[in-house]
Amino acid sequence: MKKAVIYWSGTGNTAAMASAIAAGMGEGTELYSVDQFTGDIAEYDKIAFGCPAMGDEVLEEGEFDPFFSSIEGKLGGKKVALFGSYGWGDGQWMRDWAERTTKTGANLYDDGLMVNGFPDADAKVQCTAFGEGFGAY
Ligand SMILES: Cc1cc2nc3c(=O)[nH]c(=O)nc-3n(C[C@H](O)[C@H](O)[C@H](O)COP(=O)(O)O)c2cc1C
Repeated sequence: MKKAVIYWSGTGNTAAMASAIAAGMGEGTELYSVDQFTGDIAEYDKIAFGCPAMGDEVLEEGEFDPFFSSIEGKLGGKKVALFGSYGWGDGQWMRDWAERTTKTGANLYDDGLMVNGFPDADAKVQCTAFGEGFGAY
């Protein structure tokens, strides 16, 4: 079973979440920023996707949204988790993303994990626990 964390991060906040989540998911978890990922998503059973709230409560439109659009047709039946950092919003981007992901037929783990700004020590513990839970899902 292949498992990966694939994220986009402009200023490092979602990247810090990604590292903690990958650590929680356990040995063998592959960690990629979206521009580094060249694999075939079909080979993965469990994927955590990370992207902050950008634009006006949307996914980042230059790299991440095109990537997600290109692979969402392959997510049916897979176990998927979503996470990302945000600033001033109320999480609308995450609710929309979760709905979009559920429509692909993926099995969505829990609610998307959101952290305001850079994850502090408590938020990192939360990220690791989220990864552990997803690892066991
Ligand atoms: C261009 C731009 C648009 C943003 N739009 C939103 C938004 O709509 N809602 C929100 O809550 N935060 C928004 N933010 C704040 C980011 O989500 C926040 O700074 C986040 O921590 C960035 O994560 P990163 O370091 O992984 O890039 C925006 C930031 C930028 C630079």
